[in-house]
Amino acid sequence: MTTTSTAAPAATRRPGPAPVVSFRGVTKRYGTVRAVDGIDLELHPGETVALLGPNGAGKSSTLDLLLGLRTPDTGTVGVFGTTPQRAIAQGKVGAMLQSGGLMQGVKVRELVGLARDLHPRAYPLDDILRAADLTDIADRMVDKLSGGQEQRVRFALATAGAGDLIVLDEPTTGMDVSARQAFWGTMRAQAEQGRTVLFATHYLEEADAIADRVIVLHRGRVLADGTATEIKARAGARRIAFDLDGTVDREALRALPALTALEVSGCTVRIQSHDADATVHAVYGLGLYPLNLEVAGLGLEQAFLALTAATDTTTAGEAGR
Ligand SMILES: Nc1ncnc2c1ncn2[C@@H]1O[C@H](COP(=O)(O)OP(=O)(O)OP(=O)(O)O)[C@@H](O)[C@H]1O
Repeated sequence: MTTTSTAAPAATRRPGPAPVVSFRGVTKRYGTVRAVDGIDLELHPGETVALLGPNGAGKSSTLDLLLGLRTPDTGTVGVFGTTPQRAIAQGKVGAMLQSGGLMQGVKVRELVGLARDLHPRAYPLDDILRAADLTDIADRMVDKLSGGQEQRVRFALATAGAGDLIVLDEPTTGMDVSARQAFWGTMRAQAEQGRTVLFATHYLEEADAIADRVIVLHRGRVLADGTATEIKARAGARRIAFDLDGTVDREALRALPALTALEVSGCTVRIQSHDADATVHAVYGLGLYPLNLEVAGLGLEQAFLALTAATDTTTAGEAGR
């Protein structure tokens, strides 16, 4: 049963191999806060899935439930057909969480070696260090690392053994652009080996570029679930941009049909519309001759903002009834 009325159900009903992760009617409250509010979802082998959502959407709570760090109030969480705790004990899950300091007073090689010793299906140490791009700093003390280097160590700890699911909570926070690119290169290699990768991120461009599936969380619910392209299409709106030769009549433009946003800068007009054909037709109807006309879909960031804003409006409307 799906309790998230706004969620696209297609991705959760797909036939195929047994799910890597399954959430069934999962809720988690903290006092009066519904951090996770009736989530149903499945992850499948080999998927790279981004968990997107504004601050407080419930991303970390969802990952905590998935890793068995918290217990749901209602519903069930399954990982490889068993409980999260059992799947983790079997070495099937590697996790890189936001919180938690790294052990100090040891070298990078020693710390990764420790994680390796604890893993039931560990990889050779040099391979782990190489995959996390730590070979050159393997003999450096953990206390002396930069934020980005620390993140790479966390990644090495998460991938020290042959886990089939990798869970990453905002893994590239603190990394510069090149470190981020290298990190995602490594992650892609992991996914190509058939591992399922689930990551929470604030970087929408990362979700767009890396994930083959994006789950948008908002107020503890699944607001959208699909490819980045599907989510952009679902937000509906399109961007229209053109230049005008002469004075720009803002009032006339503001009255255009299907318009959801208008921005005028000099002679350049930028519009968001939920029916680009009708809007452009009406521009010509005003006797205007738009130059350099461009019509494009929204970027993932704009689609994300449009989707969450639409839900906030609906929720406020419902609360006012
Ligand atoms: N231990 C807790 N006690 C009380 N409230 C909590 C606790 N953990 C989370 N919350 C609340 O639950 C909601 C969801 O929080 P969560 O950390 O899961 O969101 P998030 O999407 O990961 O946010 P962020 O992007 O800011 O990390 C928030 O309103 C948060 O304040």
